[in-house]
Amino acid sequence: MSLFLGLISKPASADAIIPDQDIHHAATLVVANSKAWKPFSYIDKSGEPKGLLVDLWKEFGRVNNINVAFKLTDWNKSLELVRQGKADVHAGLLWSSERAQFLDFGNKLANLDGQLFLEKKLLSQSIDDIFNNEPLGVVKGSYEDSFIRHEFPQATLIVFDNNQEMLDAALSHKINGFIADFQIANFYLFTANEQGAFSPAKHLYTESMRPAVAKGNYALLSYVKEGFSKLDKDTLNRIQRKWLHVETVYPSYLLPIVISTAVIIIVLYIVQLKVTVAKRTKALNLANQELKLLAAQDPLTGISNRRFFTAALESQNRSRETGMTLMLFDIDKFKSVNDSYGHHIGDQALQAIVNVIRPRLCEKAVFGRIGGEEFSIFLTSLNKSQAFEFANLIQSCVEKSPIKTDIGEINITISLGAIYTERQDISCTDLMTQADLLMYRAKNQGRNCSEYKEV
Ligand SMILES: Nc1nc2c(ncn2[C@@H]2O[C@H](COP(=O)(O)OP(=O)(O)OP(=O)(O)O)[C@@H](O)[C@H]2O)c(=O)[nH]1
Repeated sequence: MSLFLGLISKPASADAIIPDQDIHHAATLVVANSKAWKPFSYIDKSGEPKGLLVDLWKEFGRVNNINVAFKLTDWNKSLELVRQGKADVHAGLLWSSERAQFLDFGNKLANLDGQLFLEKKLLSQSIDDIFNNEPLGVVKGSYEDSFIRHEFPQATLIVFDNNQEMLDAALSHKINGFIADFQIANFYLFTANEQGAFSPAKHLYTESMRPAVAKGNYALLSYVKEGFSKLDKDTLNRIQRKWLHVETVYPSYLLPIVISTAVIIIVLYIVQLKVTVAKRTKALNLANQELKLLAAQDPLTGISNRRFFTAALESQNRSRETGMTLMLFDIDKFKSVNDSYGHHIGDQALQAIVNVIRPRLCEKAVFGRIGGEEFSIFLTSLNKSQAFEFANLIQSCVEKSPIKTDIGEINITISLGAIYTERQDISCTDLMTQADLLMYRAKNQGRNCSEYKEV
């Protein structure tokens, strides 16, 4: 006997009233639900009630020491059973104002997501077009049924008695779209190995699934509420995991799109990185060249500074196989230029002297400012007579050239010492010292002349 209504009886049709075989207690609670609502409630091939709600209610029976019998039928009929008092409880369903007229609802058991599922070929159409033009499947008397009729009154609906029939119609291409609970449609598609056939195209709602009793049966309602509160959380989680751990159905084109997008992003990132690295390397090279130049250059005249000149002289003196010509010259009475016209004009005179000499030098000659008004030139392309001739040329071109400054042209002369050598064993210091001595000899000769010798 049913504890509440005395409802257990033989089924009149293929629908099943199935006592829970594992539970042997005195009282019996008759629980109704859909026979094709996988994974929540369904009848398997051997006629057994199965599903998340079936497991939950079995656990309810075990904890509350009561027999539970399942009456699983078409959806609409399952509501009628509770409404007409032919079942004690509806195992789980969503609240709606329509249902609330004849049912009282208990606490939440799980969430359900209403979803529009479409065949791939319809995915490119707008949702409005779909609701306006495409006949859509829905289970009769289901929450989705009333939701769509209320929210999308223009939709053309094809009504099925249960989810199994609707999914069968969808998979045999009789309908191109349907509205169903996400978890339920997923379960059917997945277990039918048709994951890619239909894709979720629009989420419609998320609502709580609750048990329900006939309107006004408050004693039973509080018994159900209290009964569920005794179930421990671990068991509830275990049951949820067991039935809802079904692979989500993603459209088959999603993975290639995700992979292609990731590849494009990575390629763009690498290209951008390479462009940035190339730009920075170029800027760095330019900065390095500038630094090198600054480190080697005399800032006033732009010719080599003492450090670079000495290093270059040493390097060429070591490696040369020809004669070396080294000239050293100093501006005559330069102090009086500064004293008469100012340091600024003195600077301009230094620059002008360099501009007079530089065009007369071959490309391989190295020209350096090695002191305040002291300069030096070395080159390895001349023989002895050419070297002395060239020394005279440098010395005389300064005297003869106009040295232009802001106050006009001024006369400048230099005293020059030149050394020529073909010896390989002579050091740079020796060469510089000898050239220096010759330059001082030129000064002593009365300036504006050159002294040279071979060593
Ligand atoms: N304007 C200017 N003057 C400099 C610079 N470096 C050195 N001098 C000047 O060069 C002059 C060198 O003077 P001294 O060593 O007495 O020789 P001098 O007057 O050239 O006479 P002699 O060398 O004996 O012919 C000094 O007045 C320095 O101030 C510079 O960069 N700019």
